[in-house]
Amino acid sequence: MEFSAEMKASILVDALPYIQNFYGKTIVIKYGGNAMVNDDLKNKVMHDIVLMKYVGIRPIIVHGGGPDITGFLKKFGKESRFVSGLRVTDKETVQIAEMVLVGKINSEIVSRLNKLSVNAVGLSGKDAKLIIAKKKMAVIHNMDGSSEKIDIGFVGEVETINTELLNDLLDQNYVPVIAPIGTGSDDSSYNINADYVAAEIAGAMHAEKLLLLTDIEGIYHDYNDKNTFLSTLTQKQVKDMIAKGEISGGMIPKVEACLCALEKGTGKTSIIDGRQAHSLILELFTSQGIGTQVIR
Ligand SMILES: Nc1ncnc2c1ncn2[C@@H]1O[C@H](COP(=O)(O)OP(=O)(O)O)[C@@H](O)[C@H]1O
Ligand SMILES: CC(=O)N[C@@H](CCC(=O)OP(=O)(O)O)C(=O)O
Repeated sequence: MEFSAEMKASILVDALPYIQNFYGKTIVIKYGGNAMVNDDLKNKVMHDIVLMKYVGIRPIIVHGGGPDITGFLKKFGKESRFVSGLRVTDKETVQIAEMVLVGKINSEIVSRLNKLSVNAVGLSGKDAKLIIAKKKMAVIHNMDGSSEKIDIGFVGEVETINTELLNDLLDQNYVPVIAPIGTGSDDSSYNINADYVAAEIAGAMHAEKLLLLTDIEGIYHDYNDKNTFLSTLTQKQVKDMIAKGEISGGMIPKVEACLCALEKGTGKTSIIDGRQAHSLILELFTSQGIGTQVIR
């Protein structure tokens, strides 16, 4: 589809109120492994981030890489097991996860952004103690309303975020790209679900928005029935859906991330389809608004 010059100009002018609204604001983007589908789509996500940066937004990228970790574990003869969306992580698994997240995925995203003339800086939670973590237990919600805690190894939860480091980088025009590996008080590495890291960072930085890019349009009341799409959910509705088992697997950390970010001071949270080309631009700069927003 070819647009006339006038149409292109009017598209830009239509985006002006959104650009004004977000100018100088911090937006945290969680880039999930399942949304890193192919080279073309990866580049489109990178272009969206570059555009955000050049219209004056302060983007922070937190990436996942679950499918890649699973693939590498397989090469080492290890099967992956998840409890409530969290990977059961023994000593060897945390080493492989760190290798894949920091050594492979983080450096790839940084290179792609740098190639597009954005100064991206790759970080893991270990850099300047960006993410101090402690052990996290998985919680299973039973149908009778009860819940139980399960030990899943070197899986962490965020204790503190070094916001000074992030603010310094943003002030100097860098785009921080963060791998979800935390450091414990005893220097051990913790594997943290990237959704939680993004939420804690969005909360600690009082971000305007937390955007979680994933591999589905958003949240469904029944995710096997495409007619039950939900464009807005309140915190209470999300909690009810988790308790009833209507939200499961990898969607649990995502909605919990939204709840956590909202409680800690993030303005808005949305779960959007990272497989859709330019989903970030659609969400931020058009009235269309895609995905499911979780609000107070
Ligand atoms: N109610 C629901 N609505 C939408 N997706 C759901 C729901 N409950 C569970 N899911 C699952 O959650 C998945 C998203 O999590 P996941 O694949 O782990 O994402 P990512 O890798 O982006 O973190 C969806 O593909 C879907 O299978
Ligand atoms: C504890 C835990 O589950 N950690 C995740 C970290 C990566 C991640 O979150 O990747 P996605 O966003 O692509 O799912 C894992 O090992 O898969």
